[in-house]
Amino acid sequence: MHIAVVGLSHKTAPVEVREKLSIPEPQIESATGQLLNYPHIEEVAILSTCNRLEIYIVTQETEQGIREVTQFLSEHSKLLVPSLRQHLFVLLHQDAVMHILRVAAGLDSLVLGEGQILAQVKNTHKLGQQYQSIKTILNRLFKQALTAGKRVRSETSIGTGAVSISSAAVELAQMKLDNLAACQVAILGAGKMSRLLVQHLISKGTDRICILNRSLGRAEELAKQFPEESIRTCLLTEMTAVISECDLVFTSTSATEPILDRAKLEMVLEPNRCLMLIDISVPRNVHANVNEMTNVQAFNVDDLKAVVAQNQESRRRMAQEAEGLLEQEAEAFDVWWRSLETVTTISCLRDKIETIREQELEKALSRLGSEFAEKHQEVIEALTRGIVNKILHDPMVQLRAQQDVEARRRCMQTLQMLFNLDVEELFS
Ligand SMILES: NC(=O)c1ccc[n+]([C@@H]2O[C@H](COP(=O)([O-])OP(=O)(O)OC[C@H]3O[C@@H](n4cnc5c(N)ncnc54)[C@H](OP(=O)(O)O)[C@@H]3O)[C@@H](O)[C@H]2O)c1
Repeated sequence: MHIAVVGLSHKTAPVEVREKLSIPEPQIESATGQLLNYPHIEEVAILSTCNRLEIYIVTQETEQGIREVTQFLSEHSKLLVPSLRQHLFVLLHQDAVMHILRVAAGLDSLVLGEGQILAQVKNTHKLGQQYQSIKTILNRLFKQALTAGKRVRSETSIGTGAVSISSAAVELAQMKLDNLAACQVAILGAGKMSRLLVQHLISKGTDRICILNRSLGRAEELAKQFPEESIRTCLLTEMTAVISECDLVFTSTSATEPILDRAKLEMVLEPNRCLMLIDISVPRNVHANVNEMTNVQAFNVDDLKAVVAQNQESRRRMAQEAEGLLEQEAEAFDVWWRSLETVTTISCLRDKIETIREQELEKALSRLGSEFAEKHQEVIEALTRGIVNKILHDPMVQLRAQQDVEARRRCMQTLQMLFNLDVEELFS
């Protein structure tokens, strides 16, 4: 068995491509079902966030498994394999293991060390279990990744500073505008990222905020979390009227199509009114045609790289602290993985000995005849089981405890040869 990951991220693909590949949560069940229908995919987990889409698989045949995932991605995104391939990365076994540990730790994030990714990895694990696409190997891998992510945040300084895409978006606004605190701001969406936007805007002194959402209740709930501020709330349908009075608009909804475009803005914007749009959604909420408007400055998640580059050096130093810890977690996974190698040999040996025991017992009992009491039969049965278990105990323990990979392989080969075992290899 092999682990592989095929994916793309903010490092390999622009937002225009990432949004085509994004798999919203309601589609995860059917996507995992489709992937498991391919002949070489044994286990699968899909991690889909604004910055990445990664498909982790367990496969007997790496090359075929990767080809099947690529095929799936091409069908899902309607991009032809050659144009898709230039954005994809493929990592195998140890590299795939180290990658998910780094992702969970926030070390592969656009905003290094951001906290949301750990919850997203946890959700991938939960959905994989719920849809039974994650079995023994990916279950263990994702547990190890979650442990790594938690340890990095509690044992190193990488998690300090409450950084997120939302905080970077607010930093960008501050960099680009003369006086952020005085701006009239609208936030489209009232979910997790919008809450962080409100929090960071308030910390910058902004007090003219309006939250707009598809359902008013959620916008009101969010506003209530900041009782010191007088935050307005509106329905998304009132968007154009609200925007006409704004200097800055953040968009962070899970809509899969743009909700704001040139035509809508032209209807409400006065000719000389300047507007800044910062869209942190993937798929994007703001249509690219707004860039054709001279009085509108529009940014998306990829534009946050400029802000992030500023504090990247200090965070990179912090990340080095975390790498050592991730090595330990990768090592722990490797020890577990190696121990799996012995499973097939051990169960094959047990099966063979158990068959011999049952056959010999049956012969002996039939010779003893029917007058031999049931109670005596039970004693003999227990005696044979006891002897088999005691004989097998030491070799099993020794085999599992052997840390040296080559020495363990030699032991398994010797066992297979001496007992003439027909082992179907789990690993190759
Ligand atoms: N979570 C992250 O770490 C993260 C990081 C960077 C960027 N993002 C991106 O930011 C966006 C929001 O993420 P989130 O984590 O804040 O999501 P969330 O907590 O699930 O909230 C989703 C928001 O989107 C609204 N919404 C959903 N479907 C909609 C539709 N068809 N039209 C209009 N509004 C709709 C919801 O409105 P209702 O309340 O009415 O359902 C809710 O306000 C996503 O595009 C995501 O990719 C997320």
